[in-house]
Amino acid sequence: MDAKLRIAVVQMDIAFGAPRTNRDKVAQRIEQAMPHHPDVVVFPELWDTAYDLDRLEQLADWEGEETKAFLSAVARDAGVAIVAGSIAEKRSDGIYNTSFVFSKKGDVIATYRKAHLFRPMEEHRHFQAGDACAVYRIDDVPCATVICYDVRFPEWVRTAALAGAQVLFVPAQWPHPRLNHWRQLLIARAIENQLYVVGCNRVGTAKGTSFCGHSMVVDPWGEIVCEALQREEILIADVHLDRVAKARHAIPVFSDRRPDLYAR
Ligand SMILES: NC(=O)CCC(=O)C(=O)O
Repeated sequence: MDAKLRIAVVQMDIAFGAPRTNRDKVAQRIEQAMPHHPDVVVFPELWDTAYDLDRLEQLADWEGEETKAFLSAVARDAGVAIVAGSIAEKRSDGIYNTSFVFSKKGDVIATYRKAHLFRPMEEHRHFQAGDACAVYRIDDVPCATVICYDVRFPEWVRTAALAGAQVLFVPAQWPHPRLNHWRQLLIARAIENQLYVVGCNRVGTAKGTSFCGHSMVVDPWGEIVCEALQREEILIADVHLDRVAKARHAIPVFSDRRPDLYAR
C-alpha cells in the first residue's frame, strides 16, 4: 500500500530574541493548519530566538524543557506530528541548534543537533556542533532532518538517505542573496538521494539581513511539488512513498554506488 504523509510547511517571520511571542505564533499557525488535516507540521530554524546570538546564553532553553513541554501538549491536543524546526538548546557543554520531533501523541521521537555551523553568520562562536544523524518514523514513513547549512553537504544528506530516510526535512533561516543556492541545493539533494525534500525557510529581516522564503517540497524526481513566495504562508503537500520507490527502481543509484572509490 502507498504510504502517504500530508505535510504543512509553515513559512513565517520570527520575532528577534522573543521566544514567548514566537511560541504563541507557532501555536496559532498549528491551529490555522489543522483544517487541512496535516499529519505533520514543520517550522523554520531557530524559530524561538532567531539569530539573537548576543543574548543566546540567557535566551536558550535548558535541555529544551520549555519547548518540549509546550510542543508535546500542542502535538497531543491537535493530534499532529511536529518537526519543530530548531531552537537554541542549552546543555551542560554549551548551546546547540537543535531540532526536536514530536509524534501525534506528543512524544519526542527524535532529536537532531545541527552538525555544520555556518561561520559567515558567526554560529561557530555561539553554538556547539552536533555529531549524529537522526532517522525517525512519522506514521511509518522514515524521515530525517538536517538544518539549513547542513544541506550544502551532500555526504551528510547521503548518510541520512543510507540510514533509510525517504523524506528529508530542512528547516532554515536562509538569506538573500543566496536564494538560487537554496532552491538548487534542495532540488539537487532530492534528485541525488531519490527522496522527498521539504525545505522550510523563514521570511522577514533581522539586523539588515533579509530572509528569502521560498519554502518548498521537492519530489524524488526533482520536481517542485509546491513552493512559497517571500511572505508568510503555509504550504500543504502530500508526499507518496511509492514515488520514492519508482525513482529508485527507474535509476538504481543506491545499488550502483561505488563506495570503494570515494574519498572519506
Ligand atoms: N542559517 C544557516 O545555516 C544559513 C546558511 C546559508 O545561508 C548558506 O548560504 O549556506
